[in-house]
Amino acid sequence: MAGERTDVISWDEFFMRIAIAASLRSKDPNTQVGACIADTNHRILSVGYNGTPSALADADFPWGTSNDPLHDKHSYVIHAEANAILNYRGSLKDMAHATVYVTLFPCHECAKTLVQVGIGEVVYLDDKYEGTEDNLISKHVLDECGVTYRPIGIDLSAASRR
Ligand SMILES: O=c1[nH]c(=O)n([C@H]2C[C@H](O)[C@@H](COP(=O)(O)O)O2)cc1CO
Ligand SMILES: [Zn+2]
Repeated sequence: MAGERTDVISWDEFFMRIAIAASLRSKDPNTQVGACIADTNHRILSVGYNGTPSALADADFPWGTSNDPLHDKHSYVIHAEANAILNYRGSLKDMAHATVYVTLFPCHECAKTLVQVGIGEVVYLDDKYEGTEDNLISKHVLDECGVTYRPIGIDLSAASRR
């Protein structure tokens, strides 16, 4: 009689893979970000990726950057973490002590929002803006507010196991 499979992926890997899948929906040509929020019972609460406000026509959106904020994507895009929170249809009380899995370390605006909604932990894949002013502020906010954060690595080649 066959025993149960033991080489299953961990919860961390499962939720991060969901975040990675969400990032694949992003139309940002430079940085695609995905976020997956899981509660303390390992239930997925919500998922999001960086994208345009839904009423803006994708085709008219300035996906480039510019010295003129009017023509810079950063002025308009909704971040993955914010979209994950905004996409949730339940009570925000459910987010208390939840973990957010993000493919990129949250910016300081997202860090504040995650704190305010009660997120307890940030798990991230990449921290490509490490050391920038925004990144340092973000970590300061998380540190001061008692939100822990840790990186994880994912062996994406494991996807070819089946
Ligand atoms: O926390 C974040 N969440 C998030 O969704 N983003 C998005 C906003 C932009 O669409 C993109 C960053 O673009 P860029 O790397 O070209 O500056 O990533 C960026 C951050 C942090 O930098
Ligand atoms: Zn952000």
